[in-house]
Amino acid sequence: MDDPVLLTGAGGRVGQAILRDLADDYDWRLLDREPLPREKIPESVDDDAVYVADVTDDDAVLEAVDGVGGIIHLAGDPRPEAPWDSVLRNNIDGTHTIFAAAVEAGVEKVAFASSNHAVGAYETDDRTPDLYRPHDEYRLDGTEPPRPSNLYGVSKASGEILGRYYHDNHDLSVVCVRIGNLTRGHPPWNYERGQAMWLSYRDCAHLFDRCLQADYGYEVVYGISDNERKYYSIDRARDVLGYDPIDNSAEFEQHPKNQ
Ligand SMILES: NC(=O)C1=CN([C@@H]2O[C@H](COP(=O)(O)OP(=O)(O)OC[C@H]3O[C@@H](n4cnc5c(N)ncnc54)[C@H](O)[C@@H]3O)[C@@H](O)[C@H]2O)C=CC1
Ligand SMILES: O=C1O[C@H](COP(=O)(O)O)[C@@H](O)[C@H](O)[C@H]1O
Repeated sequence: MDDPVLLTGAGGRVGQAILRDLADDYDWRLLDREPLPREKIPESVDDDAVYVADVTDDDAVLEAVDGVGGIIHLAGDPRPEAPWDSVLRNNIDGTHTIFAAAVEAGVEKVAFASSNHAVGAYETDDRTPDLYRPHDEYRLDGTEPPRPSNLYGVSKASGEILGRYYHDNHDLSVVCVRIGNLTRGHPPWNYERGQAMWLSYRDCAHLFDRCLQADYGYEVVYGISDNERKYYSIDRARDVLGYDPIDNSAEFEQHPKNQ
């Protein structure tokens, strides 16, 4: 994509994973409500491309999206235990502001950071813990309806539905990435669920790169590495986006201290 790309929530974990590998690949605009320390801003990004703004601020968001071709929308409250007033404002209202501004500014595509918690209630007592183990063949593939495990998950499901609306009614290309568990360097230790939905930093950057490069209408995909343990299919991300992950949590199964 030759046009600038807006990255919201740029100072957070997912934003930094993306910038670590793709800093020089796009003409980035970075938005975060917290001022970004110098070390979080790639050298290639000028000061006037960094926006300290809240995603619920219509005017600030319109200014940031003016002239951009794509948006990666990450900003929001990421806590599974976040209270309703926070997810209502930061996640639902903020995501609405982004989609509405994208349409007004003529942006081509938006990649929205959804979450495993939008579908967390599929992990029923009778399915777990087998679900998290390599022999289990149960898969969610993105065609199933949301089944949130908490109010944070409700807010992510709401973002997906907002994306559906803006695609169907305004022809915006939208991909919702149900991100698993992003951790740096290795999967979470002693946490089978986290290992089944691990997303490595480099696979994360590659996946969002594909979200900017590929052609699609409206998609819901899972954002995990190519883990041996998995209950999310990554077939749709492979087929539609050309996602080709490198990592697999099985290669890190044991904490060195337990070996
Ligand atoms: N880290 C993970 O494993 C997963 C993350 N996600 C989603 O990915 C997105 C990013 O998550 P992380 O990077 O882990 O979170 P984070 O908390 O590290 O980063 C979020 C960033 O967004 C900014 N932000 C929050 N509310 C804002 C607002 N109203 N306006 C402007 N900026 C705001 C924060 O200042 C922060 O820099 C979130 O939407 C989260 O729900 C989804 C699934 C898993
Ligand atoms: O959506 C998110 O999911 C990950 C993984 O969930 P967890 O319940 O296994 O921790 C979480 O770490 C992250 O903060 C959240 O935004």
